[in-house]
Amino acid sequence: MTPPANDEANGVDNTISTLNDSKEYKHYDYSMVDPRNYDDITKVVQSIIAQVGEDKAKSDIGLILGSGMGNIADLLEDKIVVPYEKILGFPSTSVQGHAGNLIFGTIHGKRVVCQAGRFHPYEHKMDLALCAMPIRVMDQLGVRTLIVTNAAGGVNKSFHYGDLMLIKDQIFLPGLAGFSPLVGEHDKRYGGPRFVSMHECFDKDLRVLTKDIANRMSMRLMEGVYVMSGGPQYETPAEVRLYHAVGADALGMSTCHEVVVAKQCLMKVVGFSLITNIANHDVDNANNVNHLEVIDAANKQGGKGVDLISALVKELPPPMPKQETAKLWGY
Ligand SMILES: O=P(O)(O)O[C@H]1O[C@H](CO)[C@@H](O)[C@H]1O
Ligand code: HPA
Repeated sequence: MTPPANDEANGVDNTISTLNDSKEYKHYDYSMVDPRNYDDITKVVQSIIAQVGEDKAKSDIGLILGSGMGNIADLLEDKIVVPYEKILGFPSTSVQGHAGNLIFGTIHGKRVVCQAGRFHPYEHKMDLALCAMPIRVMDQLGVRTLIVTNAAGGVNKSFHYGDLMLIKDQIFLPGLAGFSPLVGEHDKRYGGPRFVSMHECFDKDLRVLTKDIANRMSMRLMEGVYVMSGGPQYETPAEVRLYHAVGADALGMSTCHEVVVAKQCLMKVVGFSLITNIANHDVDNANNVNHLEVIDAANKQGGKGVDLISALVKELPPPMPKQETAKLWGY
């Protein structure tokens, strides 16, 4: 059988999933590291510390980069870059615009670990626990505040190409259908309960602070609800109208599983969606989107996100110890 041609316009290397191809895709091997298991995550953390040293690995802030948003990593000073291949049990990334490195450094003197290369469930057989593993690693490295970013389609009709949206809430469609990163055994050592509350999953105080900073910077900042689909197919116009009807402002294929685990790890989360395209509500309007356009838009429009994230990190309050957050959240 002739393998399908590579679809470069969509950033896809089809040979990875071609049967009988020498690069045949192998599912992640849980015997190496179970991505939910606290003791296994400790081993992953040790493999990182062995390379960068304990002082450098310990971090207060985690940063996850969306498609094409590698330039946010330029904010980090005194960087040490650790490729995923060198981290015990880390899978690889296959989506264009996602580098595949954990980067350790500082922003305004604050210790940051940056996940430059996210794991999307559609890349990893909808293994949500695996895709959220870096959050558990960050937890054990000391991260108390998580900043997540993504490229997203604008559903809200007042959004423009290139707008930045502060995420105020999320609709986790795979989670509603049983694909949650919390499925499986619950380990109390992460801090939060099995039945983790998702109210205020994007921290209210940090949203207020972010909006205040944007105001002072005279920057247009939208605020809204992010919806995650499983992907990797983009949405039909009917699906876009469905998301609009249920209150979504931006849509994508990531982030929500990371936020669920962060919430269970008692992290405070701030999220940004860069509107790289306007989702199509009209079936008679053949307005297609492709991943290269998404990356291109992120490259061209991502600068405002970089400035805002830099200012936000500068003004973030000191990290709150886990026990205090647990008390605050009534656990
Ligand atoms: O959410 P990030 O990682 O920015 O990626 C977005 O870009 C891809 C589609 O172009 C999807 O993976 C979508 O989720
Ligand atoms: O329109 C979109 N749909 C889904 N994911 C996306 N990521 C960027 N744009 C989009």
